[in-house]
Amino acid sequence: MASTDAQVSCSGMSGIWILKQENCTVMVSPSAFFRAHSLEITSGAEMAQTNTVGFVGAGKMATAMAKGFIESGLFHSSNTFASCPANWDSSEIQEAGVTVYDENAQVAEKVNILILAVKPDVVKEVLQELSATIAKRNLLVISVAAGVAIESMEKALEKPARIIRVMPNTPALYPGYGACVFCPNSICTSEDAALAEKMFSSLGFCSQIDEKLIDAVTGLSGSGPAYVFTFIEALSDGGVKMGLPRDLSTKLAAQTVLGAAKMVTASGTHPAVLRDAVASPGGTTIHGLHALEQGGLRNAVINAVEAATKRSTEMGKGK
Ligand SMILES: NC(=O)C1=CN([C@@H]2O[C@H](COP(=O)(O)OP(=O)(O)OC[C@H]3O[C@@H](n4cnc5c(N)ncnc54)[C@H](O)[C@@H]3O)[C@@H](O)[C@H]2O)C=CC1
Ligand SMILES: O=C(O)[C@@H]1CCC=N1
Repeated sequence: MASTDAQVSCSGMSGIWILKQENCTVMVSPSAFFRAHSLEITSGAEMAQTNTVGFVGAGKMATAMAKGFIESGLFHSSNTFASCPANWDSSEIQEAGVTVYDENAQVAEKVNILILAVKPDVVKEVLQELSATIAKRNLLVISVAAGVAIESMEKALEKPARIIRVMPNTPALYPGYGACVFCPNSICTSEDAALAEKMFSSLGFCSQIDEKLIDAVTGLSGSGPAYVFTFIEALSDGGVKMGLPRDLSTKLAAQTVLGAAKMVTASGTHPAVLRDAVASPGGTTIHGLHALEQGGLRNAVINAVEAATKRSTEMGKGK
């Protein structure tokens, strides 16, 4: 059984886990499962107890990550903190169980992992503000800011620090559905990289990449949820135009995108092959596909990724 495809119902590291996959149900002890799949037994439970995480910025991306980390069991809400100016609304992240402070230093003093989740143009100011605390407490700094290069973050600090640049996306709100890449700086240890992998894998797909690829990732999966929401809305509009009620149309559109994505990820088959399997000769789908080609859908999507990638690169140059 492939462990990645199995549904695991479990509670903690004790007792028996029930693994289900299609026609097969297996009961194993957690330690036997971890040994059989060469996994570290310390994964979630120990991390939740030993690590404290703080978000500087309590907006959309911080909230998505915080909810995802807590929901996946990787961090206890009691070990999860955030800061943002008092006049900003932080009710959503607080509802997830995160304690929010007005001062960034209050968070930096409490945690061992500091995630910068402020807008890109605020990153330098925050690093300068927290520079002494980051050095004194040897914090692992993780930035999710689009277009902010590791080198510029290193320059903003008085002393060298372990920095990891990450590009997540908002579906991380639902563990398993996020898409994320990370690049550690040169002084990060292999343990730091392993920690980042563990954290962001708990939210979904996660891969370590070379920093030179991160602008393209930003243009694809960082911004990508917005393109897909637009597609879902358009699909739903099409249904409404053809007489479906809005609610039904949106549910069908979203589930169709979810199901098609599942087919790509689960089968590893090229999307063009899967598309061909839907299109019967002379049937409905090929007529629909022809209309999409006439509308330039693929051209528009490629242009969107290119434009967002270029914008991420420009932001890195301070434009
Ligand atoms: N929203 C998205 O889909 C994604 C966003 N990102 C990155 O995440 C970062 C945050 O973006 P969002 O969450 O969308 O923005 P947002 O506007 O929702 O959140 C920004 C937060 O920063 C806080 N803030 C402003 N000045 C501050 C300061 N001096 N100290 C502490 N907190 C301060 C605000 O109160 C707010 O809570 C950005 O750098 C963005 O590039 C990355 C991937 C996806
Ligand atoms: O639009 C933005 O700048 C951010 C970065 C990636 C997604 N949203």
